[in-house]
Amino acid sequence: MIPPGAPIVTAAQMRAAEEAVFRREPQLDVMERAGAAVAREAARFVHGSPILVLAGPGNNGGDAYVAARLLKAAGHDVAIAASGEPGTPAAREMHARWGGEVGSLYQARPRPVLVDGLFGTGLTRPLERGIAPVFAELVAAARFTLAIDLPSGLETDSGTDLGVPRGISATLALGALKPAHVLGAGLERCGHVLLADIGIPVESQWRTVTRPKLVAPGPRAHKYSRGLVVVVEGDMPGAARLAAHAAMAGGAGYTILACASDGGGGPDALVRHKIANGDDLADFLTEKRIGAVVIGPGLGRDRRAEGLLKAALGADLPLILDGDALTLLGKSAGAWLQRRNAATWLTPHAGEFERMFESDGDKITQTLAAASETRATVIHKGADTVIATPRGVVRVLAQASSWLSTAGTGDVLAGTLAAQVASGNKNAAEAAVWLHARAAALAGPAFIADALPMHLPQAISECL
Ligand SMILES: NC(=O)C1=CN([C@@H]2O[C@H](COP(=O)(O)OP(=O)(O)OC[C@H]3O[C@@H](n4cnc5c(N)ncnc54)[C@H](OP(=O)(O)O)[C@@H]3O)[C@@H](O)[C@H]2O)[C@@H](O)CC1
Ligand SMILES: [K+]
Repeated sequence: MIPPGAPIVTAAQMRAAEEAVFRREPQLDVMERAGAAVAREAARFVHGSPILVLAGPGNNGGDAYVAARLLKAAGHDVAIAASGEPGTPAAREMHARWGGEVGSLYQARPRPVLVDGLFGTGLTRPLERGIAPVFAELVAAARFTLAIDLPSGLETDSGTDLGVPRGISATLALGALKPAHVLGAGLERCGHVLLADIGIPVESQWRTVTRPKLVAPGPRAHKYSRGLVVVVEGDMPGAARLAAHAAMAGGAGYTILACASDGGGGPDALVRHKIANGDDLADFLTEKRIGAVVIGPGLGRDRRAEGLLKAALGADLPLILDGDALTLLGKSAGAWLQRRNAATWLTPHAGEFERMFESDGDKITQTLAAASETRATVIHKGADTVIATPRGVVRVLAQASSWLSTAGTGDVLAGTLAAQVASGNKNAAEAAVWLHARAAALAGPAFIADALPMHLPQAISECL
């Protein structure tokens, strides 16, 4: 469980926020609060069992000494094992305040409850060979492990695995979430993510996705005011139909499939408009009441597909590009999209993203760079979905249903997004990502993509 709507900050931003607080309040007081939050959380899971607290050389270790002292004062059986001498003034002071024995990490005997205070935001390189196996064994032997701020061995800004063991039960993020709580290996390694307010205000344009506030249609609503969505069909008509169905169930008032033939399945309320080629589509997209166009799901990559894509790019309408449209654009996405006046949304999965953009750095940095290069809102899909806008706003959805890993769910997201865009939602991307994930949760295990749109109305009802 990741706290919704919570700010996410990098290690450097967290340090700056701490420094600002230290100008008006002693660092040791803040560390006392951090340690107290850890002790409080750990105490919930102790049930009379002996506790082993691991302390590293930095301030993460400082928090550990505080937590150990407070747990002991509360009557728990507490032992501390350290990887070395405390190396910061605050950690040294907290070590002194502990006043008891400190064992060596390398000789530590496992205990049922483990508190990990080895490394937090200061981890800069892979866990040393000697530390990683000892730490992993202690975690494996414990019934419950609570990580202070971050599981030791996780890189703060990327969630890269630098030797973090499996089996951490819960992580108490101090002050704010860091990218590692919601990205990459962190998704699997943090366990339950809890957040403690330790009196350090943070400012951030990055947050976890939260449930949107949607409004029901007013009494004077009609199909156009609810939003007209056009989905362009290509080589694989089923993909476009999935997107169209999602747009309809996602609240659009009117959905039109721009298709090569009149035949084909789909709901009766779905209207078909015949187009033979790009020129036809360009003509059709002069209709000003269209609120969003989706192109890419099952589009194909041949000359006809290129013509359709060009027509869609040239239309002065909000545009959602998915699937084959992204692959066709490839590395020239920036050049094409910067020319557009109307808003654009891109919904690449990891493979499509790699074909379009340089993928240096962590997922948030990459996605921000892509948004800036294309002047589009980019929804970089995956187990950790990162939304970035050209203005630097970031939303991250972690821990969506892993059953979403089935063909066609991306098409459903594109259609859900189109409905939100066409309805005029200013936070369409975040809303669509939330609704899509919620529909998946409601659909339960082993659903097929066709079933997802049917759960969108229930997901929407939870947002009204
Ligand atoms: N600022 C504050 O007052 C507050 C901070 N808070 C807490 O402090 C945490 C951040 O503390 P921090 O910056 O001291 O870093 P921390 O994570 O303890 O580790 C740094 C030490 O580890 C070492 N080291 C690094 N990598 C290593 C490796 N692979 N293998 C071995 N050693 C390695 C590194 O060595 P160096 O790189 O310097 O050689 C250095 O000695 C933060 O997560 C939160 O818990 C809260 O209490 C709120 C108040
Ligand atoms: K830790």
